Amino acid sequence: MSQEIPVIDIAPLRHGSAEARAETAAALGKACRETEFFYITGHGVSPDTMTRLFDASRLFFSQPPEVKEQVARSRLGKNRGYVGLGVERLDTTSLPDNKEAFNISPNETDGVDGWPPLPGWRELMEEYFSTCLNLGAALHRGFARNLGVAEDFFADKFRKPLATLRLLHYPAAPAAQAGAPGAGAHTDYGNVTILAVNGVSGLQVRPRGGEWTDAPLIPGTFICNIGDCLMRWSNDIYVSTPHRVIRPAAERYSIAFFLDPDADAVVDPILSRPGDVAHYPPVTGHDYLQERLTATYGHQS
Ligand SMILES: O=C(O)CCC(=O)C(=O)O
Ligand SMILES: [Fe+2]
Repeated sequence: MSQEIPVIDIAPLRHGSAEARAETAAALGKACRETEFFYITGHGVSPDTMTRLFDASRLFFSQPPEVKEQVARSRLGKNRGYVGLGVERLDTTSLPDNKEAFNISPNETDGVDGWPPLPGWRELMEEYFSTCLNLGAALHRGFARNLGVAEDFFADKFRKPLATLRLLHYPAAPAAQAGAPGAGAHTDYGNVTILAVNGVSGLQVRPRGGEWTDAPLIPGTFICNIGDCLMRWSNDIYVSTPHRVIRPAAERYSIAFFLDPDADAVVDPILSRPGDVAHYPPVTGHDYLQERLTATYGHQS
């Protein structure tokens, strides 16, 4: 990409003065308009927490198939549960993805218990889910300021958001070997994604009109990107960027948090400049996400 992916300290958006928040919002807005991906520091999540999360993720994926199948997405319904190797195909023009995943969507429970039988596992994931919700809210205060609306514009649209915490496991596969990608090229559906990667790189991003470029790992940061829903909400001022995971030479784990708005929130393009015309009609968070999930899983549901 023509510009390096910036690193932004978001601590001011969590608890800074109005002045510091404005400065951070400007840096964030610049990243959303230009590089489309950014790393965050100042997120307040300790390395120890991340180690515990990745240990828990490894423990889950190392369970026998019958344990994972007990909590399969196809059994639980909605966007929750275990998705096996080769089930998803993020790039419909390519082979299915060489990855397995576990989706946690606490706001879509239906009262059905969809947790693996691992002591303390659920509590750890729920705590991290709530941490990510807070980080997402802080980022949205920055987006709102930068898009010229009140800082709390998004607050009542993210009361019970359709957010998903997703554990991912990519088995090792020699990069030279022809075949399935780790994760095929795609853009994310929601507003923003907060991604943690455990030591093995492989993520590549392609800014519109540019080349595929490695997104290096920077210890202690999360990598964030804008999803299609915020692109739509910002009336294309912010851009969602295609990305993919190449076949990792070593076993790879990542944890992605996808933040979508409330089911009944109305995503109506923000017109921040005089004379702007909406590029999209309003849509509810539910209808929008459903449309995108059907496109990914349509052949199976
Ligand atoms: O595992 C990663 O690094 C990225 C995964 C991803 O882009 C996704 O699941 O949407
Ligand atoms: Fe993605």
